[in-house]
Amino acid sequence: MHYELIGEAKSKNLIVFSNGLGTDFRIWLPLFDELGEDVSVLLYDSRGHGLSGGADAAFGMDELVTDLASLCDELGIRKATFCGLSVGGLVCQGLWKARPDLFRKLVLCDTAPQIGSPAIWGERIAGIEKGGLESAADNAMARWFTPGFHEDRADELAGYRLMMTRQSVAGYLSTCAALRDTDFSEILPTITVPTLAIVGDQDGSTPPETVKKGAELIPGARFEIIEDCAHLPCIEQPEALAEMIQGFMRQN
Ligand SMILES: O=C(O)CC1=CCC(=O)O1
Repeated sequence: MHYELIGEAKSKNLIVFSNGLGTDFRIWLPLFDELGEDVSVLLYDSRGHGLSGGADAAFGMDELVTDLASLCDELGIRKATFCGLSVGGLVCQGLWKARPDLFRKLVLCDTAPQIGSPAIWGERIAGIEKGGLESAADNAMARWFTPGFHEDRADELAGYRLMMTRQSVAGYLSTCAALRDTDFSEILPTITVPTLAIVGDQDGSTPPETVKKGAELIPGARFEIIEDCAHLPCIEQPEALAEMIQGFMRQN
């Protein structure tokens, strides 16, 4: 598993970031300049993504959750704030069920207890099996980024499109299958740590009303919308996301 720990595993300000489908841990880098120096960070590439392996055999949500729990144990992390984006948010929800002892707080970013529907994931899997990741990339970019980003930040857009199309096809497809098979609606009401749910106002994958509905299942969870932002606030609006996360970290 490819990871990077910046700071201290035992810091009470440790945030563990979990990436979304078709991305790797570099999506979190724009956020760093905005986070305070007292924050420690663990980044990792989820199975079958980025520089992590593990896609030779098909995998599902159980493996994604176990990977994160094992990484935390390996690094001696006893407690952290977990921040997961999209499928990374599902991994954090699954981790809550498996290992609530690891949680200080939870940030759910552009995610929900169930993302899409089994039929939608079935279609995406069939399309990519036939046409490869390239065939799905333009639609993904339309969901990931606002029209304004497409217009004003075309070079960055091209880079993130490459990030997606260069992922392992097997890793991407297993992660789609994990999304198809996961509904954590019954887990959310059991969450007892402070939780912040955030979404971009123009998110095309997990729209604001979907994220809000999920947040309403979590006792006491806060729900925030980031303006001029689609599915990846860590790239499109890192200052706004960092401000929300820092404010949340500072609260008792
Ligand atoms: O729709 C997309 O490609 C974005 C997405 C859905 C689940 C996830 O992790 O990313």
